[in-house]
Amino acid sequence: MEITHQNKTLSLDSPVVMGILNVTPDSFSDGGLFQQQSKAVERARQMLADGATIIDIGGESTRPGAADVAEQDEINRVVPVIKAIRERSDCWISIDTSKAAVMRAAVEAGANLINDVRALREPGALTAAADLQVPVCIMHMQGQPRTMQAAPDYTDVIQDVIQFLNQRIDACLDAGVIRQNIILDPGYGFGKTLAHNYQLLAQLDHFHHFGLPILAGMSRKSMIYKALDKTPHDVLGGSIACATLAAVKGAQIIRVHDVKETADALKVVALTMQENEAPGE
Ligand SMILES: Nc1nc2[nH]c(SCC(=O)O)nc2c(=O)[nH]1
Repeated sequence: MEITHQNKTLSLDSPVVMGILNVTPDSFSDGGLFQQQSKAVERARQMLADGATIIDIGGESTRPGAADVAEQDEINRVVPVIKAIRERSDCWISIDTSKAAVMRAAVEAGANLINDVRALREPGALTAAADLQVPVCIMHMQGQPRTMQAAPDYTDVIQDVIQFLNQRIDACLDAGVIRQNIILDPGYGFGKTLAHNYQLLAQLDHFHHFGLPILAGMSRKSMIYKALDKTPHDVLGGSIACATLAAVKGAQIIRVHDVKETADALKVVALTMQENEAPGE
């Protein structure tokens, strides 16, 4: 399995690491916009050195309870960082946004993957993804970040998420997004209880029938720190366990904060999985 953009092709035959690069004001402890941008470029460089294949740049926090960010503010945060990284590396850069204008500005600046936690449901997003012809990750979310954790409720979380992704795939195809550009994501922590999150991890293999790459993002999320009764900054072990489990269950892209440790874990997973007996051997 692979994704392509213009002359770049990324093989997904082994799981790859997507490094998280938040460029929201609360991401870096201090300093003005320029200092934040230079810190962001340095962090991207470090994540690439540590084994990240994709750098996921986000200018809007989508944590539970997060406030909305104005479109131009989001563009002003992410575009300079994308340009600076692109000047230094031909790595894969994804833009973590739901806004069509931010998608367009980011790809124009050098991003080559759209990562949309709202699965292209915002105005103009489907058209933008079709026009830009870049791979796009569509993720399941129940509700909106501000309220999604109030009372998550499903008939059957696995089937409900699968049905949602089916509907969004159809919407993408109808809008002119080509199927081989679609990546799926169950959306851990986005309108799910602890049990829902672990059902989606335990039964992640149910998502392979689409024949599309799966992206999994559990790094430092409440499904880990609440289960372990720790803080988000103290769950490296739990995050590595979730990344490893997702990769063993076939997720091709693992979105994390702790790149070096995850890259090592995924190398071990890849070595193990290549020794799997082919069916019938
Ligand atoms: N595709 C994808 N994009 C994401 N962006 C965030 S932001 C919240 C956080 O990192 O805690 N989570 C995810 C995720 O799970 N999947």
